[in-house]
Amino acid sequence: MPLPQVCVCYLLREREGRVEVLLGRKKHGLGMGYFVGLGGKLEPGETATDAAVREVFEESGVTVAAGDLEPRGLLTYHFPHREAWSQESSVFVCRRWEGEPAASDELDPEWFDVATVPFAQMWDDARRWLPGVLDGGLVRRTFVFGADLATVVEEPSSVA
Ligand SMILES: CNc1ncnc2c1ncn2[C@@H]1O[C@H](COP(=O)(O)OP(=O)(O)OP(=O)(O)O)[C@@H](O)[C@H]1O
Repeated sequence: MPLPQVCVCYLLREREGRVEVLLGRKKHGLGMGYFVGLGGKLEPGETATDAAVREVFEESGVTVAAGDLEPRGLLTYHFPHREAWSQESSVFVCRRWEGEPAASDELDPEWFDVATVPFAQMWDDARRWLPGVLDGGLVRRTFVFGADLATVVEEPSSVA
């Protein structure tokens, strides 16, 4: 069975020579309370890029062009103790958009200096790969979460 497909997009801007990333504390659903990038599930027939364009707009009111989304890789999340949460996430970064991020039903967007991303308040996997992506890198990693549904207990190296 293929895993459910989701997407995440990190908007990046420059302020006084420093790079900032847009995150927001998720208001409900999977990962409620964590700071996350903009994103969500792919709808039937959508590509990950289509879904990222749509989710960025739905969650922040910002319009991005598909061509301005930089594909940065794929993350696989396994939850052996809650199979319904297992999913695969396409990762994008975007530096150009139209409009100003605004609060939505999903999250209240907030800019963070890339040097002070609030990893302690994010999914446990994020600190392991997000710095590299924010620094311009690509990612292809798999994370297995434990019985607490919050802690990464294993990272199979064969697919890292
Ligand atoms: C387990 N470790 C994780 N680490 C970092 N980010 C994670 C994550 N697990 C899920 N995500 C992100 O969460 C969104 C999907 O969440 P999911 O509940 O499926 O979608 P969301 O509630 O937004 O759905 P809608 O499509 O709006 O209904 C999507 O951006 C995805 O990248």
